[in-house]
Order: sequence, then C-alpha cells, then structure tokens
Amino acid sequence: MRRGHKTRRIEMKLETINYQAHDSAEKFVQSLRDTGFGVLSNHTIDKSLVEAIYQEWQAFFNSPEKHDFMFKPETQDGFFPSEISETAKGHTVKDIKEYYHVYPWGRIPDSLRENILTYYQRANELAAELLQWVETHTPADVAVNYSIALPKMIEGSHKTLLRVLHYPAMSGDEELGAIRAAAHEDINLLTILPAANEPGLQVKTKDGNWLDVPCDFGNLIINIGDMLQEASGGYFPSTTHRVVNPEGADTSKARVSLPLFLHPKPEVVLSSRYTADSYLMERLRELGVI
Ligand SMILES: O=C(O)CCC(=O)C(=O)O
Ligand SMILES: [Fe+2]
Repeated sequence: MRRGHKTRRIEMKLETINYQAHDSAEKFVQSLRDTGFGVLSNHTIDKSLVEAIYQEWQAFFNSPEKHDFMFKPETQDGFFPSEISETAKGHTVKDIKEYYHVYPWGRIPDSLRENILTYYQRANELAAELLQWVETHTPADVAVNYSIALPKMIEGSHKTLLRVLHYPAMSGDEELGAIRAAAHEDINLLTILPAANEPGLQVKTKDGNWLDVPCDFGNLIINIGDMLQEASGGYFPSTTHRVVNPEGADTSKARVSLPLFLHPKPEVVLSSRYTADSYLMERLRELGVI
C-alpha cells in the first residue's frame, strides 16, 4: 500500500487548538468527538526535551546495544525488533518498525533514563488534565456510564505505556504491501503523541479518505483509543490511523515518534462487558504479541 490514492482535504479538517486559549477545553473535546483526534499547540511539554529524546533514541536504535534489552513476553518492557513487531488487527503483513516499551518500573538503558522518565511524568500530568477536560465536557447521559472519573482511571496506573518508535530509512526490500504502521485503532483510553520528526501520520475520515495530521514540530497530537470508545458507549470515536511510507528523497530518512498510551489500572471497569485488564488481554492476543 503506497501513497497512491491522494489525500483529500475536503470534508474534514483537523484544527490546531491553542492550549492556552480560554475555550481550549471545549474546542479540544469537540474535535475529539468529531474526528477522534485533537491537535494542541502552546502546551506544557518542552520541545527541546522531545528533540533530545528523538536524537538519543535514534542513536540507540542504530546501535547493537538495543539487543541487550530484548523485551520480555511476561512484562512487555524493552526492545521489540522489527522481526517480531506488530501486525495490525486484520492485516497479514508486519509493520516496518521497531520500538521500545518504556515503563518506569521496566528496564531502560542508563544513559536514556533521565530524559525519558521526565517526559513520561510530564506527559502523564498533562494527560490527567486532558482527561479532566474530556470528563467535564462529556454529556451527562454518557458520563453516567463512567465507572469512576476518567482521570482517576489512570491515577497510579502501572500500565500506561510510553513507546519509542523507530521507523528505519526504507531499504528497498521491504515486504510487498508493508507500510510503517498499517491502519489501526489504539487500544487504550487516550494517546498523547508529540509531532514526529518526519511526516506520515494520517487519520481516516468518516467518509473513508485519508487526511494528514498536522505535524508541525511542537504540536501535540491526541487521539481516542478503543477503551474510551468502550467506556463512553461509542460517544467518543476511536479513529483509524496509519503511518505511510516516505517517498522520493525522504525514503532515506528514519522517523522517530513517541506515543504515550494511557492505560487504566487493570481492575477499572470500562463497561458491562470489560475491565481494562480483560480488554487489554483480548487485544494483545489478537495482535499476536502475547
Ligand atoms: O508513529 C506515529 O506517528 C503513530 C504511531 C501509532 O499510531 C501507534 O504506535 O499506535
Ligand atoms: Fe496508533
């Protein structure tokens, strides 16, 4: 799947919302409701910290040291090489990516600890605030179904996952049909993602077109995952997205990105059908990573 069909910009547009504006909460939640995505500028996450993380982790992925941190299937922390990385739900070809799962309790290379854990903490603080925005702007008839307040669901959670993703430069012998990240939905409540160092992220609109997500460096991209869709009875849509391959001169460029997947504590009730734990286990089995 190459970038064959043109991205159209008509029916839907992702507005960038100024975090500092007086009506930012309302606008942000409206954007999540309409598109599954919200893009924030002027937020509290330091650009230079993100830049430093991109650089030092790119060097880590280019070094053989990564193999000393091979992930453990029981705990899911550590390095996931491209040979075993995800195949998106409903797809057969693996994504062209490798990644590292950072948990504060997990293994992290010493030289990378400080920046990544600082980021983990700051991004989680902002995330709690954004979940409060969502809570405040959820209609009462939807909010009655939240088993506890949304920010409470992630408070003290050991499951929230920071993934450092490395999409290598294209080698030319990628598997036919493989892309950097095939179309998928995220599993968790919300995903917080600083704009990556290269473009490629696209979101699927209601009428099936692919739209580029604004990727100005310094933007923060937030999207709804399946757990929030489940907890809100479908009011907040978990929107399909993907990362397309670069073309032309850009094929020689690697891409690094840093999604934080907010996961509730395992015992949190999402709906009459699922707890956070039962939901996650079902999805990880489908992904073939457990
Ligand atoms: O790399 C990106 O920009 C997005 C990655 C993503 O969607 C994911 O890992 O779930
Ligand atoms: Fe995703």
